[in-house]
Order: sequence, then C-alpha cells, then structure tokens
Amino acid sequence: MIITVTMNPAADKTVEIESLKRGGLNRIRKAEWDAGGKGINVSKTISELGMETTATGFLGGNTGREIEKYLREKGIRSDFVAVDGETRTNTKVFEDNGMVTELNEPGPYITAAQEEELLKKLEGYAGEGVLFVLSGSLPMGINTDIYARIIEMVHKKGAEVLLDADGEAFRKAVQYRPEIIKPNKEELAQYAGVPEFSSAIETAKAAEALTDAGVGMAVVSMGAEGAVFLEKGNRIFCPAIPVKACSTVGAGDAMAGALAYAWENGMGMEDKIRLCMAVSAGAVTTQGTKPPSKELAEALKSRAVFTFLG
Ligand SMILES: Nc1ncnc2c1ncn2[C@@H]1O[C@H](COP(=O)(O)OP(=O)(O)O)[C@@H](O)[C@H]1O
Ligand SMILES: O=P(O)(O)OC[C@H]1O[C@](O)(COP(=O)(O)O)[C@@H](O)[C@@H]1O
Repeated sequence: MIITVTMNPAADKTVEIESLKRGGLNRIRKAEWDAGGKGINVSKTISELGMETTATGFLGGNTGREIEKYLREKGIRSDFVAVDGETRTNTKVFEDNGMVTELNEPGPYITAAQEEELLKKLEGYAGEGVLFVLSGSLPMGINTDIYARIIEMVHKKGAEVLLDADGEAFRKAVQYRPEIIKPNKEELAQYAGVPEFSSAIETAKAAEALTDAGVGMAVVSMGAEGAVFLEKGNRIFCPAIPVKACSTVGAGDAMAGALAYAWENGMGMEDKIRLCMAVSAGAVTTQGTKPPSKELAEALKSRAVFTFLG
C-alpha cells in the first residue's frame, strides 16, 4: 500500500503566453487546471500505472473540494485533514521561448490540532508493507522537523518511506534514514553546501554520502540531463530519454511516483530505473502536471540507456 502525504497541496494553473512582460498587461492564450502538489502528483502517477494509492495531507476551501473531486473521479482514495484556509493555487507561466516562471503561493496556516490529526491518521496507516511518500514544501505552522518525526513514527511500525523534500526539512529527515530519497541536483547541492555539481560522478558522490549513512536508495534527478541512481553500491547514470517537451513541471513527481510503484512491486534495479526514466520523460510530453499513460511509459522504457559510473 502506498500512502502519499502532501502537506501543502495546490491547484496548478498552467498558463501560456507569448512572452511575459514584467509590469505590463499579459494576455493568456490558454489555461490548464490540475490537482497538484508533490504527493498528489505522485498518487496520480501511481494510479495511472494501475496501482491503488491513498492521498493524505491538508486540504481547505473550494480549491480543496475541487482537488478531492478530481481525485475521486480518477479513482484515487483521499483522506485529508480539513483546514480552515483555502488550499493554494500555483501558477506556472509558459512562454513561447520555452521559459517557465513558477509562482507558488504559501498555502493555508496549519494549527497544532490539525497537525496532530494528520499524524494520528498516518500512524493508523503505518505497518509492514506500507510505503509512505513524503514530498513537497511545508505550509505555515508546520515545523521543519515534521518529516523526521513521521519517519521515526512509521519506521517503529515497520513501514518504509520515500522522501522528496528540500532545505531544513530534508536535512533533518535524512538523519532518520528513509529507505528512498529523490532530491533534484539543486536540492542535493544545497544539502552538500556547494553551488552546483560539475558532473554526474560528482552528483553521485554527494548522494553516496547519504547512502553510506544509511539511506537505502538515492535517485538524483538532473532535469533534461537525466538522473543518477545509487543502490547497493551501484552508481548508475541515465541520460534523459529524448522527447518533445511540453511541460517539465511535475516530471520530478512522476519520477517519484514511478519509483514508489517499482519499489512496492519489488522490481529489480534495471526495471526500476527504466520505469523512472520512462515515466518522467513521458510526463514532460503531457500538458500541465499530468502523468503519462501507462502505454506511453511502457513504450519509452526500452529507450533508457545506462552508464555505470566508476
Ligand atoms: N526535457 C526533458 N526531457 C526528458 N526527460 C526529462 C526532461 N526534463 C526532465 N526529465 C525527466 O524528469 C526527471 C525529473 O526532472 P527534474 O526536473 O530533475 O525534477 P524536479 O521537478 O524534481 O526538479 C529527470 O530526471 C528526467 O528523467
Ligand atoms: O510543495 P512545493 O515545493 O511548493 O511544490 C509544489 C509544486 O510542485 C509541483 O508538485 C511540481 O513539482 P515537480 O516539478 O518538482 O515535479 C506542482 O504540482 C506544485 O505546484
């Protein structure tokens, strides 16, 4: 069973304009709406691959109700804590020259009682064979140790964790040794205290410091460059599968969804990597933050190329 936790969900509004004029009037050519936020995108991907998943976290207001309706229509079970404020809307501005500008709102304030209610729910789900996906930024009112606390709590009951977070929340949580992490290269560089990595091997070495410290598997996504996979002493680099890009927003979440699906289904390393590369490349071809169809992901799998890094 896979439970996704989205502390700060969002309606993703993807808009297309010719070119963004700062301080001027911008006419939108086309707008697309998606239920989003990192964990919700992970649930959308898992569901598209044909597996059941439950989405949890905090939802509020009309936007929250719209997201629940969307999940219901997609057949994704949702079990959110209701909050007083309005779930945020994140606007993604796509210009004709390929430039993407993201405007992410802060989201509603979460009270201590609402946090407690979510933790109780998660504890109730925790057990052997359960994988929790903890991903995304934290809303106001939630302390940066929340992911660390959840990992400690669910590990005690035999559950496993995939973590996709950044900053302080990531730093604190990795100390509790999640089974899987999926930072992108910027997030890992920030953790390692360097401005950027100059190569895949440098990226792999930084991630290895975490697998050496007890994290089970690390996948570092590198956007259009590809991804590095570290598991059981293997360092593998895969260049991104070339596709016609439509929207790269949500590609990281699609990869995390594929990873969670592959992990829960006990796939071997090669199959796991092929699925991650195919699903994330497929997500880039869809509009907004929609995952690719299972058929497209299956068709792309054979195009993943592996390089073992020394
Ligand atoms: N332009 C692209 N073409 C093909 N695949 C891509 C492209 N951009 C991203 N991907 C795939 O999506 C994965 C996740 O993208 P990335 O941007 O690193 O994630 P995040 O959204 O977490 O920052 C990459 O590792 C790659 O496999
Ligand atoms: O929780 P955060 O970091 O604010 O990110 C939320 C945003 O990221 C997304 O989940 C997309 O993330 P990725 O591009 O990293 O896959 C959007 O759906 C959402 O608007």
